[in-house]
Amino acid sequence: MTKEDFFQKIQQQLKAQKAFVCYRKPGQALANLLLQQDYTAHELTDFSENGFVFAPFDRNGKTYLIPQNTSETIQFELAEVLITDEETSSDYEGSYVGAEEDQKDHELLVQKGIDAIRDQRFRKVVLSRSELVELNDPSPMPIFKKLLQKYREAFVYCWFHPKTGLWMGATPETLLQVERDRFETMALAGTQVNKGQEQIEWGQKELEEQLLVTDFILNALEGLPEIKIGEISKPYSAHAGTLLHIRTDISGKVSQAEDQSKLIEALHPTPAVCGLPRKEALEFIQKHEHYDREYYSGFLGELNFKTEKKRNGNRRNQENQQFSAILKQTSLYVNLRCMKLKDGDARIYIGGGITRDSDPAHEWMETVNKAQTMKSVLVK
Ligand SMILES: C=C(O[C@H]1C=CC=C(C(=O)O)[C@@H]1O)C(=O)O
Repeated sequence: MTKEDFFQKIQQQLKAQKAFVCYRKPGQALANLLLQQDYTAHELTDFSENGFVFAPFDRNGKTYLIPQNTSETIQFELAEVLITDEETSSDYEGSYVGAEEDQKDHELLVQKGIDAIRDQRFRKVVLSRSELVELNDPSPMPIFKKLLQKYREAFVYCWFHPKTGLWMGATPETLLQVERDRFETMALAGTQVNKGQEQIEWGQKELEEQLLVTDFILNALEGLPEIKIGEISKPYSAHAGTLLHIRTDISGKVSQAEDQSKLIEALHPTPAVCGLPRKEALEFIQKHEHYDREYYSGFLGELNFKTEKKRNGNRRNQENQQFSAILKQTSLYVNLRCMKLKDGDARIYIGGGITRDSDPAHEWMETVNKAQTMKSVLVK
């Protein structure tokens, strides 16, 4: 199969309006394609299913699944340059028609959030907005190729389902990884533009904002008898395209693979996308954001995915002795730095964590910078 054949497969599936997902995990060369063979809409019921899931921000919303067993699966090496010269340039920038109005609205929303925090209604809330970009060339494949090309360290995906529409993204945030009895998650928050500086300094606001996420995750996990927390890394600076975030890695043991549903429920939505305490922050978001986040800040990825793992035998003098085992693994990511493509437009979703020390103008700029992750791959 050639690269062209691979993308042709996706095009055909899209033309037939059948569900599919194409994705590449952070730092990997292999792209995975899952093509559903019929038009059944599979809704997730209890996390025991296996396949690729796409879950909304709202826990009461519908999560869709592309089953692994009955779908065509293709793996393809996609590390080399994918895009042609004319696809590389982009002139989308922070300013756009309607930006002033959007800025006013967003700053007002952020100020309301700060006021509510100062009134002690909650400690943190993540407030977001969406931005509509009109595309002169609405064909999704050049956009997806550019995402793959540009963001090697992110989880890059293109998802289509008749019930959700076409979504793409390049997210830096893992929600949960489970393999055998080991789990991994992360607390990711705090943002600054990566200027290539050697010494990265973080302000008090960002440090506190991220610490709230770490504390929430640790508390949530400590409340689960099935979980044993193992390692907790020190917070460190993590690259996400042209941005930097603060990240803490958390790992441990889960007593049974079935218990991962409790883990997912405990984690989603984390204060990196919702707030703290969760209930109060969520109520504030629902009351004041005035738009539907849909699948932005939800999660997506492989659930109970069966993968073949080849391992070298360790008996002496038997070179290349290999055996393979079928493993079940879960790899879920938070749906950030994403967009929905519809009717020739791209709707980009962006947000940021608000604490008592937030500044509305600064928060607006943060969403402008985050939007650039997607805008820089749009072909005008
Ligand atoms: C909510 C978003 O990012 C989250 C993840 C990392 C840093 C964040 C921040 O600095 O506010 C957010 O919590 C988004 O990109 O829309």
